[in-house]
Amino acid sequence: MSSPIAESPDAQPKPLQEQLLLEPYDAVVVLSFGGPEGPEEVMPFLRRVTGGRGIPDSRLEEVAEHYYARGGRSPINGQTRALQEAVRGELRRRGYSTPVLVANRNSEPFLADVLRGTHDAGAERVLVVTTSAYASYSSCRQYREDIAGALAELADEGRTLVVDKIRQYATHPSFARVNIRLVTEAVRACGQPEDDKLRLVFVTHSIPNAMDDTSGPGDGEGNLYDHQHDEIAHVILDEAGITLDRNLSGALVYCSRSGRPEQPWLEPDVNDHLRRLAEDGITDVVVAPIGFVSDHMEVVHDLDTEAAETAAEVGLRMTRVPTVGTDAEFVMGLVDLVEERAAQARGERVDPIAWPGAAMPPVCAAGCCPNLRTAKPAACGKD
Ligand SMILES: CC1=C(CCC(=O)O)c2cc3nc(cc4[nH]c(cc5[nH]c(cc1n2)c(C)c5CCC(=O)O)c(CCC(=O)O)c4C)C(CCC(=O)O)=C3C
Ligand SMILES: [Fe+2]
Repeated sequence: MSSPIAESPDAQPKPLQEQLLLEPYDAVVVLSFGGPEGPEEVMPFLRRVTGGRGIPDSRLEEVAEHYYARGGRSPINGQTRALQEAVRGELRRRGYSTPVLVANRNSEPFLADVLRGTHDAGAERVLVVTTSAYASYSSCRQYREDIAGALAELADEGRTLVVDKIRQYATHPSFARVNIRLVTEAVRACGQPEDDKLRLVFVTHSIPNAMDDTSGPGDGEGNLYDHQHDEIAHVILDEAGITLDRNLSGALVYCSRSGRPEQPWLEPDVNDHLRRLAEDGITDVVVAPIGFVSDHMEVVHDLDTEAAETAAEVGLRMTRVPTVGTDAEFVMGLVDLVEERAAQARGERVDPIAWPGAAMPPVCAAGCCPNLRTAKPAACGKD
């Protein structure tokens, strides 16, 4: 060895893996809803989703047909893997070599198996990024219950892991900014109808009214699910209007209601809303699925198929806005939140940025977005 640097052990460049840690996390897990990947997986998937929730069989059979019509395969798992790749790519660009894995609530790979695998590889502390942005039992606490359930299963095997999650990101500015850009581009491309002939239609997943009423920290006013969507819809209208120098109007509506007919869910349904707009003389709609992060079954069936049919039937021209998917700015926002959560876990001071609205806490308040049917343990919270 002739280089003096190489002769001093301390001066040896460290292998990449030692240099670039996302302390204290040993792995990042992208946790998604999951979906079937073949016809034989459809019914087991649907039973898992609705287990003990009183969803009528007729509704399950109807939803199964949406999947069978597409070869029994949901696009969601491919989209979750694409997000995994994108998050991994962005972490690598920032110099981290931390592994990025995928797990699902309702289809393989299940979270307990993924955590077992990463624990076998030496991981002790893991950070979860979920594929849902908003407050509510379905979009937040239920994932925290999944984490607690997986940790309990591993504890029975004598394994100890700590799992944290990033804060819900509906109020992280990157999420609103990307949606503003996508809607602005869609309005620009939709053929320039007069402002009073055009409506923006913001769509999210309906949930039971009782679930919305209790969404958010227990000391808040509830209805945080609806409220966060409403705020995003408003900033999109304002910002797209300013950029395009137009007077845009729109409304927040819902898709994919299920449950018993007598149980109230958030309304209006997107199809009813489109019919009403046509009656009011509207000619063009721009439909923005702001409630979803990728073009999964709810989007390709409930919007691109059903709502598109309704629009055609009543003579509305419909443009569907893409979901955030793996948009680079969205992914950078997620990785900003990964770095933010790691800094918090290290005890560093951080000022969480938020727009529109307030930052969601990385550790949920006790009783936040409660499970209204059964009390179940939930991780990443104060209860
Ligand atoms: C708030 C919310 C999100 C957004 C947040 C998040 O993304 O997590 C979401 C996402 C999704 N929902 C999905 C699918 C389904 N949701 C169902 C049923 C339900 N969803 C609910 C709420 C939500 N759901 C609720 C309150 C129910 C009633 C039963 C229950 O209380 O659990 C059912 C049962 C059949 C039916 O009745 O429709 C299915 C098949 C898929 C996968 C799509 C694919 O395969 O590509 C995704 C991403
Ligand atoms: Fe759902």
